[in-house]
Amino acid sequence: MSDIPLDIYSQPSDDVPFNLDGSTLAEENAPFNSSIAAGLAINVTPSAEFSVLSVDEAVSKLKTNGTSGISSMEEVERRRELHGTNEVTSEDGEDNGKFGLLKRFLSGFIEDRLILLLIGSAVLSAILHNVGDAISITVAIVIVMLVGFIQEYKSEKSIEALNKLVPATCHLVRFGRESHVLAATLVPGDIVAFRVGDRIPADLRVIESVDLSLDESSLTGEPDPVHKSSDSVLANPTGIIPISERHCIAFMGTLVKEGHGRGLVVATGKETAFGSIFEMMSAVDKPKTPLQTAMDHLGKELSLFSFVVIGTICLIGIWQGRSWLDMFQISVSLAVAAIPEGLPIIVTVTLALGVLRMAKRKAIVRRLPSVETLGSVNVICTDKTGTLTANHMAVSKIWCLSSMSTKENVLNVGSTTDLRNYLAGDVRKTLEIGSLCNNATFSVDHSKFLGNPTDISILEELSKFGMEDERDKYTRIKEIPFNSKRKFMAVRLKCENSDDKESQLICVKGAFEVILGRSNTYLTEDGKIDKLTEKNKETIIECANQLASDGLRVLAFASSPYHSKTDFTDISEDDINDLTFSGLIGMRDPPRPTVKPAVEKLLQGGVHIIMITGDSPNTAVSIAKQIGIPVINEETSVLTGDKMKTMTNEQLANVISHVNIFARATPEDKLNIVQALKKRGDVVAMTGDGVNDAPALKLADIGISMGIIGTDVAKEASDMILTDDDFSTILTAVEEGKGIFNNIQNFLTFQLSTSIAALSMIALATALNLPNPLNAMQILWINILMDGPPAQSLGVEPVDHEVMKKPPRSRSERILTIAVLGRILGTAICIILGTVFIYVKEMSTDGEKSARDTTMTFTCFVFFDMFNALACRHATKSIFKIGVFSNSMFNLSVGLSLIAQLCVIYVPVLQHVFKTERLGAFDLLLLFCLSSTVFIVDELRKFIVNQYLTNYVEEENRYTTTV
Ligand SMILES: Nc1ncnc2c1ncn2[C@@H]1O[C@H](COP(=O)(O)OP(=O)(O)OP(=O)(O)O)[C@@H](O)[C@H]1O
Ligand SMILES: [Ca+2]
Repeated sequence: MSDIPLDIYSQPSDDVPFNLDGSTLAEENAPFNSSIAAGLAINVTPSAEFSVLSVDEAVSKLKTNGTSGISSMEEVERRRELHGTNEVTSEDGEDNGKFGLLKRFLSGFIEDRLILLLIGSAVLSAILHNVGDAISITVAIVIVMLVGFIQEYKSEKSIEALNKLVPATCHLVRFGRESHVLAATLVPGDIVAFRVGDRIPADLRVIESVDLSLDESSLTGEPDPVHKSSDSVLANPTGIIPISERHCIAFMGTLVKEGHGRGLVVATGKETAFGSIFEMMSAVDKPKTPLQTAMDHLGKELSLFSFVVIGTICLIGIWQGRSWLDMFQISVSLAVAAIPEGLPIIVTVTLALGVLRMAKRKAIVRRLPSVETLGSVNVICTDKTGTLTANHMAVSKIWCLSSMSTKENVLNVGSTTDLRNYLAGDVRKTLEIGSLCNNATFSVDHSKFLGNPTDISILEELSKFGMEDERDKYTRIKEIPFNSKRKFMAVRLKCENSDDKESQLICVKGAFEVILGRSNTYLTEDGKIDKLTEKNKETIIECANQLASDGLRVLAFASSPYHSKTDFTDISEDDINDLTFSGLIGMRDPPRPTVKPAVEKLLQGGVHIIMITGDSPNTAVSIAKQIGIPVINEETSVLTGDKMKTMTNEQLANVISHVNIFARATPEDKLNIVQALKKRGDVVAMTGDGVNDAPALKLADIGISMGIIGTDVAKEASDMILTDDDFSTILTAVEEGKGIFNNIQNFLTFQLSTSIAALSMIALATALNLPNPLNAMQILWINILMDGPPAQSLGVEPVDHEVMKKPPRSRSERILTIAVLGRILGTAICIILGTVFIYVKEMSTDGEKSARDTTMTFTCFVFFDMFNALACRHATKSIFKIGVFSNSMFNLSVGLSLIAQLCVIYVPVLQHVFKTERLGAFDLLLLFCLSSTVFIVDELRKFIVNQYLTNYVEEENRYTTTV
């Protein structure tokens, strides 16, 4: 399986094996026997086969209905039986069956050279009639292998679980009804509707299309969007139409870049073009995360180092005339122990478990490496609406030029329920335009309005004025939809009971600057039209700004009769001119309650927060103040989209460090912002939801998309998805990212200190010509503790929320910092001193190495190690502060390890295997007290570091606030 979850779509194209003609190699082997291909004696995929059929032929071939879809559930079930569910799973997934397990277990034996050496030493022992040793070593091998295997298995399972975090969905038409379902439920013959931003859920024969173009780069590597239509492709004499020429097929996994349409499902799951490539791709090794690579690297370095040391020990031992079999066994076990072969696996498991934990906290990380990057993020660029705010709009104020005339005279609607008395002519018209230029609908099923919150809030207001939805009285001829670049929405309407073209009407609503720019008259209180003077405009802008400063989103409303005589069905942006302004509406969208504390914590952790919004500067500043984003100077902290366009990238990079708000910005501006920030060397997280946000999301170090309002295109381009769209979830993710990194450092400290202690002890004993303090079995046992459960449980240490008090980690910072190395060495020295002390003390009683001596030494080392693990739970905080019982997996695994150690000392069979002897209660007490020193010394170190650190953090804060 892959190291990187959910990254199947962003595979670099050179991983995909293609023929030169653009059809895939895999495709010709795909398991689909078509009737056309039967004559040609080769297999053709459904997408190739259906591309040459007309829509009607395709529909009838699949025995379905082009408008209402499949008609019965039995038929759906039958097709699912036949074609399977619409999922592409890798071969590996099935490999995890009974045989896969066994196969992997056995192949582990063969691949691991150290294990082979161990087996060799067991065989040698047997030949030399040392049966006891041979059995012991064999048992040890099995245990070592089992622990390794279980860990690896767990790591794969958790990565598999990651892959299932974001199930694909689609709009299905079946039994004549439209519904939103999981893409996995599709069967051939289903009808699917799709629009801009969607991902195609299966191979579809396009049956309807409006300006449709798809991004097929995930499939073909071709970066430019491809135009698609419902026209069939001309059959070609060779029988196979290359993928790039199937213009009426929408392939699974490709993205809708423009337009919308409907398609007929012709292939699902493995039968799709993507499915057949995926099977091949999953065989290719996925690139590792930087941390994993670093771990592999570290592992290799350590192996080399320990080989040299072990080789030296072995040579000296033999030179001293020790039994060469003994030396061989000790060396091999030492090698097994000293080499942290579990390291990369524990890193992977820790990352994967961390990602699963984040998913529970509403942040889905799509690529493992992002977890590491999260801890270094020092700038977060965020949308306002829906992310910082709740996206629950409610009309708060209405203002019209004629009936209210000055900005002091605003109609406050939020508090009142009956406003019929306030319905002056211009107020009525404003609301009327609001209801006509509106796309929200009332759902009887849900008994509420569905659609854009801005639109909904206007409809919700009508009843207070005793008005009704005006849309029934008109036919909508054409719409210019709202988008963040255009910043207005317009509709062209025809009155129901009139054929007269003259009675056509254009209604517009949008950002007040834009609407005013296109207006030249205004509507008076009594319904007349008057010229809009410069003075009038000033008054309107003044009032709009006042509403905005109150944190309201301000929309202006205007209309005009339709003039163009030439075209009866169309309107373009150029027709939206000479409008009659009727009024302003201010809507309140309260900040999410969780945002303010999150902003505070992020600022404390040295993260710069930038709000990017399409709203006006005044609205943005007001919201920023409400949630605690610092706006020190409104001149320099706020930059509008217009101003930004006049700046060069250099200039932008220079000023961006004090900008906290980008207002009236378009999605395209986001790309320049990320570029400018990255130029400064910042590690940038950027949020986005629309199709246009995709480039910025890709470029950002962490692209964050919205789970609820986000499009598939944005999700695909992002590294992380917020399932609740909530800004504070970003804090959670950054916290987890930092926490995971700390955990990795902690178990590394534990593993390396143990490993160094064991190596040095044996080296020391050999150099001093003393008998070996630990035998091969004992060393292998220590290896299991060190590479196994206790180490792993350090990786799931709960996140300490105070990580946010520390500044972001620098991108280039090494995992083994000086501080970590210092801890490792200090701990190792402490363990060595203690254990050697016990060993020498026991030996000096008789000068002979007895079972008691090794048992004492061995147990001493294990106790030391358990206390060491306890100390490693946190780098700087006392265990009593983080809570002795706060990591139950840790307590469980250390508890079990200690019980197992007691078994090794007291159970006769194990005594035989490990060459141990029972110890008295006093002995145990002594060892316990002695070994606790490693913990006590570390607690002391933490105490001192904390004293120093508080000063340091204060210094640091002083530094960041003055800069
Ligand atoms: N549905 C709509 N119809 C007409 N005009 C709208 C609509 N929604 C917003 N506007 C106007 O366009 C302006 C910008 O809206 P846009 O959606 O780009 O900003 P935003 O929602 O604040 O963006 P972001 O989510 O990035 O913070 C708003 O201030 C408002 O005046
Ligand atoms: Ca090891």
